Amino acid sequence: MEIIYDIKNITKKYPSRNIIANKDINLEIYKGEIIALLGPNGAGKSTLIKQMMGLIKPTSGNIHLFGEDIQVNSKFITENVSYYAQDPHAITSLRVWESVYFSSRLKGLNKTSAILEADMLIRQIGLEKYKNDYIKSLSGGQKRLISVALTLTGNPKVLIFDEPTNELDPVKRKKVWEIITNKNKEGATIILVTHNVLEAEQVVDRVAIINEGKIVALDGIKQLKHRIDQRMRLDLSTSDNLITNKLFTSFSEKRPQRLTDHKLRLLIQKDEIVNVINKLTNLNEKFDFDFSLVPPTLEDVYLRLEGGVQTSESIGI
Ligand SMILES: Nc1ncnc2c1ncn2[C@@H]1O[C@H](COP(=O)(O)OP(=O)(O)OP(=O)(O)O)[C@@H](O)[C@H]1O
Repeated sequence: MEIIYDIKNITKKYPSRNIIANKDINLEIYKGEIIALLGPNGAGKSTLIKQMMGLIKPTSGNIHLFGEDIQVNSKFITENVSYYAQDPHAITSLRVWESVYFSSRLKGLNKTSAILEADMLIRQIGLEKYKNDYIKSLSGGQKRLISVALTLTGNPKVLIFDEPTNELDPVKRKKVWEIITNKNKEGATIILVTHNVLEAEQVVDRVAIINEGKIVALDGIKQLKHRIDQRMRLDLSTSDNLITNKLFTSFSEKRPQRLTDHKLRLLIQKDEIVNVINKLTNLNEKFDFDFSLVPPTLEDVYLRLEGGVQTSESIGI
């Protein structure tokens, strides 16, 4: 398999706040894959992406793109990689169509190809009827779609999206995922940072879970799910904070996760189900609550990390 990005021993320290945002990260990204970086707020995902884009320098370690050291040859990044930042800023004083057209021209397309590309991308993001409007007059979600279109201009080999579906309504989110998967089918390698685990799960091939600056799990989506599939997800819903507390204590050895004041989640082994159901039935006679038992999703792995578990070993994946 051809390696697109070869990330070796990347450590990034922000001296101003004495924070080590990336700790000895090693990661290979393969041609044609969609890989997602998942992890809680502040885990170090954007820091890693910014180093891959050459926007900030690693404190130590190195990154090769198509075999070239990006610190030596940073032009190589702009020629091959397009980046959708977490706070994308479309040029708001331009009209929709001209912004996409100029972006295509800047990426080296001739006039005719740029016109065709601008028309096609605006159609893809579904903003044809706004194509002559100033970007500043559009909604936040529409501006984000334009940023997606700008990212796609020039048909880059590698696309990096930092939270591409943030602030989008469900219909627009679906559209963005469709655009991303289509680009991948056309051959682009895609790297995504997202909190939208349930949606990402539908499109990604591999997942790197980052927590506290380290990669704590890295695997194919199927393999990762298979490893947690040995457990079931038990959701407990109460109408009362005090009952939630009691249940939390009763199941403390299962390391429950408090989703809200009225909701707890536990992962339990399949062979424990009978015992747990018996315990639940007994407790149910004393306290009023509902429960549901379903197979876990990738989101459970992610939520366990959000709950403060530090390593892949300790979350059993
Ligand atoms: N320019 C900076 N200067 C100092 N500290 C920073 C800087 N950028 C990020 N950090 C810190 O580095 C850590 C990692 O931040 P980063 O933005 O990489 O996380 P993230 O995983 O992308 O988070 P989120 O999901 O919230 O976007 C955080 O503790 C953050 O406060």
